[in-house]
Amino acid sequence: MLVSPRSPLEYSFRSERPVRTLFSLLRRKRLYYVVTVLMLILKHSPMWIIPFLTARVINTLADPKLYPVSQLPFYFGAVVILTVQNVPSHTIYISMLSGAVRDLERTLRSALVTRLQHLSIAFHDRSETGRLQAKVLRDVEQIQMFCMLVGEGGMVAVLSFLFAVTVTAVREPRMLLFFLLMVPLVALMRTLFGRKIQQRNSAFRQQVEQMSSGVSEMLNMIPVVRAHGLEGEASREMNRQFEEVNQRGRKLDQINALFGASSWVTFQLSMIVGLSVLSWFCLKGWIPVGDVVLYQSLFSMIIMCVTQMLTIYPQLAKGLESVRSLGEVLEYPDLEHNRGRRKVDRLRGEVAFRDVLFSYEEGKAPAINRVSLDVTPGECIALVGPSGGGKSTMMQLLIGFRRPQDGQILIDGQNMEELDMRTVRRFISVVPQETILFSGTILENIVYGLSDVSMDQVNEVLAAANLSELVESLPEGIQTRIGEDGAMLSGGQRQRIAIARALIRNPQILVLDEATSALDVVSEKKVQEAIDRAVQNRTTFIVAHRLSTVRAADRIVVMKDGRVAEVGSYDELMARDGVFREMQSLQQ
Ligand SMILES: Nc1ncnc2c1ncn2[C@@H]1O[C@H](COP(=O)(O)OP(=O)(O)OP(=O)(O)O)[C@@H](O)[C@H]1O
Repeated sequence: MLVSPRSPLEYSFRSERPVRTLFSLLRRKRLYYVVTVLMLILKHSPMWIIPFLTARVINTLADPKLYPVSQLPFYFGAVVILTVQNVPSHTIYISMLSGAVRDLERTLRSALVTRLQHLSIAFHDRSETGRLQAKVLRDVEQIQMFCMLVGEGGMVAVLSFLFAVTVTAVREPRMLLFFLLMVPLVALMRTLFGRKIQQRNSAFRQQVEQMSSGVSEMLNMIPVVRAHGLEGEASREMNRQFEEVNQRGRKLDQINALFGASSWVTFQLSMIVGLSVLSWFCLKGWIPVGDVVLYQSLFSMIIMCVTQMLTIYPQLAKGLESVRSLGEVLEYPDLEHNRGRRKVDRLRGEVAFRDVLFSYEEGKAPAINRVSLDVTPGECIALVGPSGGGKSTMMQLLIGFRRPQDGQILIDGQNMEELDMRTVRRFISVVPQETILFSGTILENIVYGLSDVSMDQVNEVLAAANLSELVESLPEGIQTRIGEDGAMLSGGQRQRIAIARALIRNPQILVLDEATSALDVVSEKKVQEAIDRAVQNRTTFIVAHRLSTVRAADRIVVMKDGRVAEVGSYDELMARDGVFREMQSLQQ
C-alpha cells in the first residue's frame, strides 16, 4: 500500500539516528566538505603557528647566542604571510560551508513540502498547520544553524583543543597536567551558570511567544472588543503581558551580565595562575622566556575551546531534536498510493457506492455504515440530513480523501482502489463550504492551477457563475485584486468565484458543499442560478441546505447516523412521513 513518490533523501532519513542521518544527508556535497575542512585548517593555521614564532622571536631577543638574529626577518615575514592568507582561505571556507549547508536546507524543505503534498488527508486533519509550518521553517533553520555551528565554531574548537593538548604533551607534559587540572574548574562554572541561563532563557521565550499570540488574538478581536466597549480591559491585559516580558527580560539580562563578568574574571584568574606557574618553570630554568608566551597561548586556547564546546552543546541538542521532528513528516507512512494504478483519461461520471463502511477511528461508531448508492452520469444528487449524519464523509470518500474500510466505490464501473486518483481528480471539481481564496486577481483565483485557459472559456464560466455583472462593474475588471483571502468580496461573491473555479475545469463530476451561512435574498438567488447552470451536463453531488437546491435535484439522499435513511425526488419524499418531511417542516 505504501508505494509513494519518495526522494532518495527520505530513504536515508532515520530520525532515531539523527547524527547518522545528518552525515548521510551531508554526503551529497562531500567535495564541499573536504574543501571546507582543508580551508578551515589553512585559515586557522596562524592561530596555531604564530605563538611558536612569537616564542622564537622572544627567545632570540633574550638569548641571541641560542638562535641567530638573522632569522628574525624570516619569522616576521612568515607571520605576515600566514595572516594575510586568511582573507582568501576564510572566504573560500565560508562559501564552501554555506554552499553545502544551504543546499541541505533547501533539500530538506523541498523534501518536506513534497511529502506533505502526498501525505493523506487524514494525516493533515490530525496535524496542526502551525506545527507543520514550524517544521518546514523553524526546524530546518535549526538544522542549518546546527551545521553552520559545527562547521565553524565546533570544528575549530575540537581541532584547536587537540592541537594544544598534543603540542603541550609532547613538549612539556608537566604543563599539560596543570592545564588539565584547570579545565574542569572552568567547565564546572560554565555548566552551573549555563543551566540557570537556559531556564531563564526558555521562560523568557515562552513569555514572548505568549505575548505574540496575545497580540495576534487582540488584533483579531478588535471588532468584538469595540462592539462590547471592552477597549480598556483589552489594553490592560496586553499591558500585563508586556510587563511580564519586561520582568523576565530584565532577569535574563541580569544573569547574563553576572555570567559574562564571572566568566571573564575566571578566565583572567586562570590565566594569571597559569602565568605564575609558567614563570616558576622559567625561573627554575626548565623553559626559556619565549616558551612562557607559547604555553600561555596554548593554555588560553584550551580554555577557550572548552568554553566554546560547552556553549555549542545545547545548540547541538536542539539541532538533533529538529532532525527527529522532521522525521514525523518524512517517515510518516500514511501516503496516498497511486503508483502503478490505472490512469483515467476520460470519465462519464457514473458513481456507485457498494456497501461502504468507514469509520474515522478504529473501534468508533462508523461515520458511514454500509451505504449503497448508484448514481447515473449527469444526475444531480442532493445530500441532506441532520448534522453529523455523514454527508461530508460521503464526499470525502468519493474524491478519495478517505478510503473505505469495507465495501467499494466504483467510478465508471471501476473500483476506485485500482485507479490513479490523481488522474480521476482531473475530472472532479469540488466547491468546499468555506471558499479558500488567495490575494491575487479574480482571474488568478479562477484559473488557479491551469496554464492554458482561453479568455473565451473564462468569460463562459464567469457567465455561468453569475459573475459577469460584478466583473464588468469593477474598474479593473477580471484583473481586480481581491485582497487577502478575498477580503473585498461578499459571501455570495466568494461562493460564485469558487463555482467559477470549479467550472473552468469542465468537470465530469462536481461536488458542491453549500455554505450554511445565510445569504440575503438577492445573493442567494444569484448563487442558486450559478448552481443551476453548474449542474448541467455533469454528475453533481450537492451537500444541500437551501430548499431551492433540494427541489432542483434529481434525487435527494437523506443521510442519518451514517446510513441512507431515505432516497427519492422532492415530491416523493414530501409525500412520505419521514425524516425529510420533518426536516423541511422545521425549516419553513
Ligand atoms: N476528521 C474527523 N475525525 C473524526 N471524526 C469525524 C471527523 N469528521 C467527521 N467526523 C465524525 O463523523 C460523523 C459524520 O460527520 P460528517 O461531517 O460527515 O457529517 P455531516 O452530515 O457532513 O455533518 P454537517 O452537516 O454538520 O457538516 C460525525 O459523527 C462526526 O463527528
